[in-house]
Amino acid sequence: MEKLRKEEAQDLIKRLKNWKLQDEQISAQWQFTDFTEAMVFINKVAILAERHGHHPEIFNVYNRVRLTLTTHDAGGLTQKDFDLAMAIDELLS
Ligand SMILES: C[C@H](O)[C@H](O)[C@H]1CNC2=NC(N)=NC(=O)C2=N1
Repeated sequence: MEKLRKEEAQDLIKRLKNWKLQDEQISAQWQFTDFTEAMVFINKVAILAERHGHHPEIFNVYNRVRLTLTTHDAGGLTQKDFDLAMAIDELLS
């Protein structure tokens, strides 16, 4: 999949609730009530990732989860990153 232009990424990030645009990646973080709730969320993300054929980097410390998305194959952000981020936002809405 084709890498997005900077302006395209800047436009798409506005449609996401929790995500911040960095150079070649987007990331978001959440805080849950405890470790179990964080793990439940991570497992839902895992199922979505498999469905999308696209996989976030996952960081967890106790009740906090940070996800980062980029498309390694393209060397930057693609529509796939934004599609998965949107689906992850919907998990929490
Ligand atoms: C062959 C397979 O589709 C690729 O390796 C996929 C799998 N999941 C992926 N996930 C992410 N985040 N970036 C990728 O480039 C990527 N590549």
